[in-house]
This record gives sequence, structure tokens and C-alpha cells, in this order.
Amino acid sequence: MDTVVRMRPMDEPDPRAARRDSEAGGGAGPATADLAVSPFRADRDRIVSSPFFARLGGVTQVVSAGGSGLLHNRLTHSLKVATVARSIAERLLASPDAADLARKLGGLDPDVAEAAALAHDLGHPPFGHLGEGVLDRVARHRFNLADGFEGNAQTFRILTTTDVRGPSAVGLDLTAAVRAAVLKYPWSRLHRPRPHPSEMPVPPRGAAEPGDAPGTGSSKFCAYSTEWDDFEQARAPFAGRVEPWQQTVEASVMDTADDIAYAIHDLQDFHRIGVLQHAEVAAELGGWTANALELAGLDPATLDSEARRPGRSLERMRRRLHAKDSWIVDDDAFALAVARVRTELVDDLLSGAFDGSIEAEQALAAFSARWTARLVDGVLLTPSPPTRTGHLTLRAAQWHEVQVLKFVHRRFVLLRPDLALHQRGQASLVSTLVDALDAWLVDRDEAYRLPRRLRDLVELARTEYAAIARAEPELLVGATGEPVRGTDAVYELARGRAVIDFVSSLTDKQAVSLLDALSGRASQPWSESFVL
Ligand SMILES: Nc1ccn([C@H]2C[C@H](O)[C@@H](COP(=O)(O)OP(=O)(O)OP(=O)(O)O)O2)c(=O)n1
Repeated sequence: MDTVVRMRPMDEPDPRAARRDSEAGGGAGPATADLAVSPFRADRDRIVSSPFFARLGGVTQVVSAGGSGLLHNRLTHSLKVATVARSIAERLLASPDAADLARKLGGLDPDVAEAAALAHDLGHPPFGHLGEGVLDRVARHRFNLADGFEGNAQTFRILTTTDVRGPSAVGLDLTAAVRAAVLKYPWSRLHRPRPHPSEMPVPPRGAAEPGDAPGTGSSKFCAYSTEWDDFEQARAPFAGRVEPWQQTVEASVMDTADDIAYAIHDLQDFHRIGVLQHAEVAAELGGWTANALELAGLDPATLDSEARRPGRSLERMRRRLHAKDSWIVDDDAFALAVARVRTELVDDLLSGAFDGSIEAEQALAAFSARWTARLVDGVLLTPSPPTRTGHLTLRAAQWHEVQVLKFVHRRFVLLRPDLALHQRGQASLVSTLVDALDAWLVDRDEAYRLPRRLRDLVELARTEYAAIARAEPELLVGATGEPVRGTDAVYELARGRAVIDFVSSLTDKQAVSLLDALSGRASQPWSESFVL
């Protein structure tokens, strides 16, 4: 790719700072004026002021955000990601070579990276990833929405469409650079850009179709067809700087910061509440280290049949890395990463139970500070990365360490049957709630008593799908690829999108309270725990 960069004359507007409404002749009126002078700082402020941002305090990171308040929720997580993203950006800019490369690739501004990090989880539905999977199934199977639901695409929809910042504004009207920086997976599910990244010989991370659902498009993506115009406008300043399927540098900073933040704080959280036990983690890592050669020689069937014996799960993970990430995987680096995690996590942190003492808090804080610094020190900006990664990557040592840290969390927290039990209940709650709201929407007798927000969302989506039907009818397909034609069919899509928008914007607690009320289990009509 040609990265020769033309210098912009001083009086020419910065295309990275372009806003959609100002291009359309609108712009911020007096009621919505920004305090910050820098457009990217103004974006950061717009995001922080949004009710969608405040809502993240009530949304699950891994387990419910309610209760003790000691575990991370999506708000405290986002604040940490923002801190890490800003410091990565500032460190890169302090190196003349990295700063020069970042400029050639389309620019790097710490305010943009920070704003994107603050915004990156806005689209997470109640109950986090669990809710995401349920809403995707419901969107495709019940409402025939080919785009389904995806947390990152919902983030982009909130920022550009459903959030508002003044009487006439649709979306937060952010700059192109910040909008582009939240595009972790810069493509739509099925059709755009062309050729679609899912068709590449080695697709970027998230672009491949799920093996068990052929024809459903990329497993991760950042824009529904309703937001495609915004997507193209946001990415326009980066054309010729990065490939169409590549993240901008700022998106890559946000993505890496997200990985670093949760790899560390998820382990802290579950040590704090006593779920992460020293003995089982020590046995797994120790079992792999003591028998690495023998385990590497086991055939896959034996490895599967012995899955519960110490070391087997880690060996399966090592093989998965070889299958998916051959661009970086290295057995020596893997063994060193296992050794380091064993020393610093298992022997140091987990060897004493968390008892709330000052000493225990100090140990947690030291673990977090040491690992955050180590991983942030491991970032590297490269001119021509392999397709599986962005321009910003972790060096091999730190990349393997993050994989091992995430493995410990997945194996000893996420795969626990007691967590699965809890999540099955939440999954059923989300899908029942969708059914109940949809039944309310189609009840003719209740047409004038519908929640105002829900009604507004239906109208918004109806306008959007009608516009697509006129301008790009080929994009309007149902979940099995059949064309959607006619006013009634378009309305059905709009109804589905509106219910999904509505449910996905609830906190965990609101979702519970709303279903209680809709099922006749709430005793008070004027409850304050949710706002319709
Ligand atoms: N099945 C899963 C997967 C992840 N998580 C948790 C672990 C991390 O705390 C966080 C990771 O999810 P993110 O959305 O922050 O990031 P990803 O990069 O994994 O996903 P995406 O790229 O879709 O945002 O969610 C979880 O509880 N259950």
C-alpha cells in the first residue's frame, strides 16, 4: 500500500475531524455546544455525558454488576481501557519512528484513542456476552434480521443513530477519527466492503463465518446495514492509508488496551471473591510444564478423552493457537509465558486467599500494576502486519502471556457449571423479555399506551429500512438471504430492530424489573427501578 503522505495546508480542514451533521449544514447549536476546543476532546466529553455511558455501571462484565460493587462492570472496565489506551498512544508518540509510522497510517491522537476506549462497550446488552448471543439468535430467528445483533455494531449504532445530543441531532455526531476508532472489526456482517473480508484466504480476526452457521456472515462485525453510510464516511480519511479491512491505528490501540485490561482485571476479580483457587490452577499449569513433551505427542482423541486431567486443557489451547495464529505462535515463548504466569499469578498472588486485609489489597494492586506495565511495554507498531492482527500488536512474549492469562480465566471461571446455571437463567430472561415486548407492540388495543421510547425506536428503524429499500434494495434480505420486499415486511424488520435496540439498552437490573412487571410479578405500578 502506498503510504506517501501529502502534508495538509494549514487552512485546510482536517478530514479526521469531520462530523456528519456539520457536513450536512447542521452542527452544534448553542444548546449543544462543546466545552472543549479540541474536536476529539469534545467527542470524549460527549461520550462521557451520554446516558448510554452511565448505563454501563449496571451491565455485567463477567458476572452480575450488582452485589458487592467489588467486581468490574462495563463502566469500570471502560475507564481502565481508556487509561491503558491513552498511555499506549502517548508512548508510541514519544518514539519518533512510531509517531512517523502512525502519521503515515492515518494518524494517532491520544484523545481519539481514549474516546474510542470509553465508547467501545456502549453496545453491550444486559448480562454482557451472554445477552449478546441470545439477542443475536432472537434477532435472526424471530425477527428475520440478517444483521442479527452484535455488541460492537450496536456500539456504532448508538453513537451514530440512537443516542442524541440536542433537539435535532441523531447520534452523537462524532468526528470521523473517533467513529473509525471504535470499528474493531471494520466490516458489516454480510455485504460490505466488497470483496467481503470473510472471503479472504486468511480472514482478519472475527471476519470468518462461524463454522457451525454457514451463510450467516462474519461472526464479529461493527456495522449493521442501517449504519453503512456513517461507516463509509468515518473510514474515508483512512482510504489509502490502511486496507479497507484493517483497523485504524487508534482502533488497534483501543482493541489492544481492551485485551490488556480484562486479561488482568478478570483474574483480580475472581481472586477477590475466592472463585479462582490456587490448587487447581497450580495443578493445570504445573501438569502441563512437567509433561509438555508427552502431551505434545498425544493424539487428539486421547487428549480429548483425558480433558479433565491436569495439563490437558492447556495443551489443547496451545494446539488451538497453532491452528489459528501461526503468524506468531512459538512453543518456547508459550513455555516461558506459562512459567511466568505460574510464578507471578499462581505462586505469588493465588498462594494466599484474598481476606480483605491491607496486605491482600497490596498484593492485588502490585499484580495489576506489574502486569499492566509489562503488557503496555510490549506493544509494537508495525508497517505491514499479517491479516490476523492490527498494526499495533504485542511482542511475542507478551502476546503469549495474554493468551495464558485469558486461558486461566476461561478454564477456571467461565467454564464453571455454576456460572453456566446462572447464565442459562439470564438467557431465558432476555428471550422472554423480547417476546413480551414484541407481544405488546403487536397488541392493537395497546397501540396508544406503548412505551414512548419503544415507539420512537420503531419509527426510527422504519425510516431507516424504508430508505434502504429505496436506495439499496439488495441489502434488504432476511436471515436466510431471501429478499425483503413490501411495506409490511419492512415494518416487521423495523419492529424487530426496535425491540432489540430497546432490550439491549437496559441495565441488568432494568431487564429483571421489566420482565417482573410484564409477567405480573411486580406489585408497584410506579417503580423507579426502570424507566420506560
Ligand atoms: N463468553 C464470554 C466471553 C467473554 N467474557 C468476558 C471476559 C472479558 O471480561 C470480556 C471480554 O469481552 P469484550 O467484549 O470486552 O472483548 P472481546 O474482545 O473478547 O470481544 P469483542 O471483540 O466482541 O468485543 O467479557 C465472558 O464473560 N464470557
